[in-house]
Amino acid sequence: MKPAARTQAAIELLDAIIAAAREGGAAADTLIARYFSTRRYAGSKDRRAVRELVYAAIRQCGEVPASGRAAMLLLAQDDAELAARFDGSAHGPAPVPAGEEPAAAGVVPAWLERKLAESGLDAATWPALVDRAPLDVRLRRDVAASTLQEVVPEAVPIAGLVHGWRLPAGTDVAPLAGAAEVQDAGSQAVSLAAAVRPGMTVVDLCAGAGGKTLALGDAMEGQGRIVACDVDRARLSRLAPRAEKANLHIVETRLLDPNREAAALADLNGAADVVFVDAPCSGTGTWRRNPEARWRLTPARLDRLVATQAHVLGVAAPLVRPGGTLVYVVCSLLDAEGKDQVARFLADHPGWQASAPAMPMGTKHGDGVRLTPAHDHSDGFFVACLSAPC
Ligand SMILES: C[S@@+](CC[C@H](N)C(=O)[O-])C[C@H]1O[C@@H](n2cnc3c(N)ncnc32)[C@H](O)[C@@H]1O
Repeated sequence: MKPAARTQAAIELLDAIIAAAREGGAAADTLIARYFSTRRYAGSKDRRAVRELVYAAIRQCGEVPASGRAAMLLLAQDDAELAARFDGSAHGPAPVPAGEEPAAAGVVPAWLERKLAESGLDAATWPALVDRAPLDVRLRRDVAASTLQEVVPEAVPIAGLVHGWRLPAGTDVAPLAGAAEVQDAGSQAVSLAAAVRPGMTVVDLCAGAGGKTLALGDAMEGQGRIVACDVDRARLSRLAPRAEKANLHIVETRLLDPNREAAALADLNGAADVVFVDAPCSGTGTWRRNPEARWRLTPARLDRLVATQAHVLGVAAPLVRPGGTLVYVVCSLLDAEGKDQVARFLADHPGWQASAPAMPMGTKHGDGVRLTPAHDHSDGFFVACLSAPC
């Protein structure tokens, strides 16, 4: 593909991503994969170049742009070579008529700017929210660092994380299958918050495909019991094969029926040393990976997420044994989902107390700890450890 054709492909993809953001359709990564599955003429260099253009354009637009072309014109404002591709050549974008406006530059949608500021995040830190994320892996505890270093000599240890390594962007991680899991430093850190130990009974209530379940199991040295639950069958079904590959044999999965979770978990009432709640959230801390997610969030969706978080906390609390710990995690930086959610839980649950999470990074925030891309060079998280009364 010629550079102009790559640019037009990126514009078409951006149009699809904008429409999906407005209508609740598929994520950008999925749309990009679908687009190229029907365009076999595009080689790997074309795909990479188009993908980079798409994400660079998304990162520049805080608000949903009017069109893919407007977003690309914004990117072209500071890139003469890109601007020259709007030349009307075959398969390329049409020339720019006088008066055609690019999209407005920005980092965060206006309504979220206010929410971030109210959550104590300085505007100077917002650009880091949509920076490119580094490639982090968690090395299995029984795998020697030298095994990783032989495959990726440039791997650098992540401060505070004994098993965390940062790899150069674009590293092929396939040769590390089974020995290491791709996992952001923040995700690794929050998995350590409860200081789980071998032999414990742990409920991972919102386990999804098990990214943090595997980290918990590794920290438990493969001894004890983890009951990994979720309401999403497709996500949960990916967990068992991953556990198998990681040689982790203490995980059982349990598919929950939304709003009927308590009955399905009755056998675990008061039995868990740790209940880990990685609650569904706005994902404002993971915009580095899904920058178009900031176009999808609406005040109504945020309200629904806050209600779901309160619901899962209510499901989790009875499962914790007296003196046990409920770990509450969100990959969000909004206080409504983090600090305030926990304050409400504590107000509604007499006898429960916040304790300090065993975190190797982050900053104290309310009754928990917050990680931010600007401060911790990880995805953004809020985590709190809540101790049940004895
Ligand atoms: C942030 S994701 C979990 C990510 C996962 N822990 C990981 O590390 O990959 C939140 C999960 O909560 C699940 N969820 C939503 N409502 C739930 C409920 N009522 N009970 C249990 N899980 C729920 C979602 O399906 C989603 O997989």
